[in-house]
Amino acid sequence: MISFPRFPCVFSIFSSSSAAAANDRELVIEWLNTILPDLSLPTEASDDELRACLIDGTVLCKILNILRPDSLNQEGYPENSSVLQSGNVKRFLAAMDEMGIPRFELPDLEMGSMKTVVNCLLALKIHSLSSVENLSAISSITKAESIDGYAPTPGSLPPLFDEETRKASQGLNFQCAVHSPVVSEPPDTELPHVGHKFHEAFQLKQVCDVELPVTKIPETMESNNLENGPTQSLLSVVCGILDESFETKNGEIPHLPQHVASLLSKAMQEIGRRLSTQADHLRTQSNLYRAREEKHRSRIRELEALLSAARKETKNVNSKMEEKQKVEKQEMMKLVKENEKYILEIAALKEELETAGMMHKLCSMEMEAEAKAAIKVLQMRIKDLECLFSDSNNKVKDLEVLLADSNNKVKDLEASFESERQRWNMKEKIYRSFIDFQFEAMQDLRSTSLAIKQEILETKKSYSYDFNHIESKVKALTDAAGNYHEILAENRKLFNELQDLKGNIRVYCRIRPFLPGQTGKQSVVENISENGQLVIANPSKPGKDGQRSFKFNKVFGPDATQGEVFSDIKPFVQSVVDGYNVCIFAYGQTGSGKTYTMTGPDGATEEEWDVLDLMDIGFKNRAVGATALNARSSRSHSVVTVHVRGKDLKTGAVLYGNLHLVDLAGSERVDKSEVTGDRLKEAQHINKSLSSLGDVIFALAQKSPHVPYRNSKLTQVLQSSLGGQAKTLMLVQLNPDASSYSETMSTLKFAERVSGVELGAARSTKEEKDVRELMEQIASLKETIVGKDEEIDRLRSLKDLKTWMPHHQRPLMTKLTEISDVCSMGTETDASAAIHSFS
Ligand SMILES: Nc1ncnc2c1ncn2[C@@H]1O[C@H](COP(=O)(O)OP(=O)(O)OP(=O)(O)O)[C@@H](O)[C@H]1O
Repeated sequence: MISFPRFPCVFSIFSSSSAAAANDRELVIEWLNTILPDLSLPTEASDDELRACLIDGTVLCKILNILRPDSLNQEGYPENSSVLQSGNVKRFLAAMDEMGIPRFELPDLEMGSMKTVVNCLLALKIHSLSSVENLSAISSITKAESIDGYAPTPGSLPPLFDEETRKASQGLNFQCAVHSPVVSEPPDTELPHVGHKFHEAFQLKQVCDVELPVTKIPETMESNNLENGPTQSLLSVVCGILDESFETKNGEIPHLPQHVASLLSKAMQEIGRRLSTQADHLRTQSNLYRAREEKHRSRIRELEALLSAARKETKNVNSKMEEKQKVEKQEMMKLVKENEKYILEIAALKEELETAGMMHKLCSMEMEAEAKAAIKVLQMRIKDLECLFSDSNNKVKDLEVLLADSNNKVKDLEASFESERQRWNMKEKIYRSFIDFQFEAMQDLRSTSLAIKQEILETKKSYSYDFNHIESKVKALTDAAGNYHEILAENRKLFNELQDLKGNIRVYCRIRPFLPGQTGKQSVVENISENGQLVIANPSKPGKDGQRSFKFNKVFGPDATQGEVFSDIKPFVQSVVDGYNVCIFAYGQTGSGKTYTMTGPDGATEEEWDVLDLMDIGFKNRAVGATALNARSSRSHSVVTVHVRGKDLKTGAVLYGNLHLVDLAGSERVDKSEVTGDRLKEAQHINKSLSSLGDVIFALAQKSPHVPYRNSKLTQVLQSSLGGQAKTLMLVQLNPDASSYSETMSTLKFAERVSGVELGAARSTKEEKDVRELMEQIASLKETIVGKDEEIDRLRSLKDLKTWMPHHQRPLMTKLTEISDVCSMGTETDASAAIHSFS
């Protein structure tokens, strides 16, 4: 019984890699093809192809039968029954177990890993080699196999050295030599040793078997089949027989017995046959060597071709790399140039931006100055038109906001440009430091530059848009100012038309507030309506019966300010510029606020004094005295006359206008004013002239053909304003105190009558030149008539004088009279102010 060592390390190496597995498989296939030449399994066959070849167990049984004919029973290895096929495999596996060869399992062959199968067959191959050769051969094979990792250690060699085993081994060896044309094809690493194996085997076996006694040779020959004996034994037998025969016959050729000769003949035939087999085997080996050599040479040629191709490829790659480096170098140079170009462009852009910024600043300053000037002009105008142009201020504010926005935008742009510039500098540094990223950085710079250009263009656009916007705003304001003039002219026209429609004497009533010391006093004013209605209550007659209603053009309550009063009177003043004669006179009892309304409060500022300085000249001539009713009572009338001469530049028409501001002395009841002496005389004169004014008014109201203007100086002065072509406004002043009820009522009744006076439509000097001339002629004629009246009076007195004058002096008198006529026809000067103070 031969036990075979197991080589775990070998099998672990077998499974170390798929390449090793393929190599093992190839070795096994070559070995199988050597043993079974009819098999013709391709060396490169896969695991599955090998599996298909071995699965029925036939090939395995054939191998085993060749290597070990006695190991299988005589049932053979039928090929058609799967049961029997698996039986074949099982028998093979049983033989492996018996031989101590590592086996595989049946499922491995059917569908599992072929590694175990291949390993088993490799082990069988080694076993067969070790069995065929002698110990030296085994050692040689082991040495050769060790190259592939098959080497069993000396200590693990199979126990072939006991007698029984050795015999069995010899039997097996012989059998192998007989049935196997080629024992095995060792791997390439084994090849150099193969030839020695047989040689060494013969030599070693000779050493082992030469000691067999010749006398025992026939016994041995008889007991063993020749075919089963080792070749060396056969040679020993042959040599022993011949040596013995030669020795007995003293060098003569002996006559051998028939059976010995037959034995010798057989042995020699067997030896010849074995030598022939060995020769075939060597030829086959030689062919295999040549085939392998050719195969290796072809592989070498392929490798050389691959090497040259690789070299060419390397050359190509190198040249391409060089070209690429050149191109990159050129690109780098190009990028550096482009970078320099961009730096120059940035500098130019910066310069351009600075210039644009400067231009913008200049433009902004100019615009600001223009806007400021425009705003100043507009504000002056707007001041005149507080109500109408309150929104103009807002527009100016909008303009200022726009300008501020523009400045902020410029600042923002400058800041953003600064940050952009810094960012570019950073990029430039990064660019120089990291040259490999140059291209990418340049792309960024390009895109950023374009974005900045775009931004600058957009900013320029927005600037021009803003400028246009501001220009349009300024234009709109200019248009609005123009419209304002048109509206103003329209207002004037409408006012004049309204005045014409309503009649010429307008009556405004103003009630002064109680004075600081008059708290708790009862007011006679019951109600004031917006439509000019005023209700006065009789303090001694409470209830509706004691109330009397008056209707005027306008009633100002105690809270009305000077500004409010003026805003309503302003159109009258404006009419003077348009060539009308206007008379505004304040009427009312003493202390009712006439002077206050006409000149303003005592504490007027210096600026308020556009005209008051001139008035002051007159006031110096005006008599003022304290009465029981007014500490600073005006003891004379005050008439401020403004002569206006203007020229319409469009039409060339010359305009003349007069504005009479009349602050009448107060009507008073002397019993109340408690005046005596000169004050009493003043009061009488005042009352007389006021009474004359009343007469004129009544005459006008009744459309009387004769209006007694000449009854007082006051009516004479106001004649032109109380006439048909003037606009007359009477400001009726009231003292709300209940104690002044009767004066208040008489004042209001007088005013009521005045408000009923209808004068002729006022005419402007510019409306019709002929009319104006006629008016002037009429006025002149009137003045002439007045002069003539005076002349008549004078002549009458002269006539009286003539009666006693000598006759020769009468022509002189006539001459003087003519000169006097000429003097009485004197004309007014151009626009001037004159203060007449009289009482
Ligand atoms: N609207 C008013 N608001 C405040 N104080 C007023 C007002 N009107 C008149 N006064 C005050 O009433 C007083 C009398 O006013 P003012 O001298 O103007 O009356 P007058 O009618 O001119 O009197 P006279 O006829 O005696 O000259 C003054 O002290 C004046 O300051």
